[in-house]
Amino acid sequence: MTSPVVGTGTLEARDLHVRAGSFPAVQGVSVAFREGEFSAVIGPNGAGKSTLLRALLGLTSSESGEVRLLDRPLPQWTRAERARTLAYLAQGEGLPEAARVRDVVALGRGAGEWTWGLLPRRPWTAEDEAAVDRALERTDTARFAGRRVGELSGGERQRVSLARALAAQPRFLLLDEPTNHLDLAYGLEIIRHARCEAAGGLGVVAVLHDLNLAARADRLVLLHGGRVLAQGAPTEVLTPAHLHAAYGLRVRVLHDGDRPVILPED
Ligand SMILES: Nc1ncnc2c1ncn2[C@@H]1O[C@H](COP(=O)(O)OP(=O)(O)OP(=O)(O)O)[C@@H](O)[C@H]1O
Repeated sequence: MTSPVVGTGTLEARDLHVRAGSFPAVQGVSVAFREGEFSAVIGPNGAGKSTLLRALLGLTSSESGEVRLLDRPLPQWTRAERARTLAYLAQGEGLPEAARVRDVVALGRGAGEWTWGLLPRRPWTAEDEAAVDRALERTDTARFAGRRVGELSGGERQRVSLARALAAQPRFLLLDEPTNHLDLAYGLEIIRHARCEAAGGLGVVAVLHDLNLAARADRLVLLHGGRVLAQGAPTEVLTPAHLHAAYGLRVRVLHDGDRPVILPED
């Protein structure tokens, strides 16, 4: 059996400055996210995480610096190319309650009767059908593909959103707080799916607030005040000194194997 070809492309920000309204939300950020890696962007409220994500997607324009996707400046990509290469799961994404799960996942293909995101309208093909099947299987949503979204739990809905994003067969998947409002089990499940997709070659970048979930990523970027305070492996980033500088909190860092476990001190 041949192993899958895992790309080594990057989604990069180089000395990126982005304003959110008039506020300098991202200030001189340089980071490179790789295919085949699960990266988490962490940092306190207002650190610039969502603004960075939106700039990486080309949804917000930058003041200076650049975003490069697979070694080409993002503005040189057409909207359709971008939509095929970068998938986005926005914070608190709403799904149509009355729609059936399979139809929602099919929206990710931007084909058939529906148009979605920036993809042009085109006829539905056998390839679209196969991509939807695969996305349903990978997210463990195939067993309720015929049910209506309104009948699902929050965790199940989040997996349907993930399936919708994966159905586009992107090279990078950007997730903004995908575990928000999920209980411990569902939160872990989303992280497990993200890790699994990264192992299969996808570049996964997730904004996360839960540092103990973020510790399961391959790489972390810690933002504070719009700047990178630290980046690297979880053990390098999740240190008491970095977390005190970012959150103003004293924490103890324990180790579960080589994974850091964060315990805030009272
Ligand atoms: N439209 C806007 N106008 C003015 N300021 C904004 C706007 N959008 C964001 N900001 C500010 O920019 C900063 C960064 O916001 P951003 O949403 O990127 O942070 P974040 O790290 O994702 O925060 P959170 O964890 O709370 O979601 C914040 O101080 C925010 O108040």
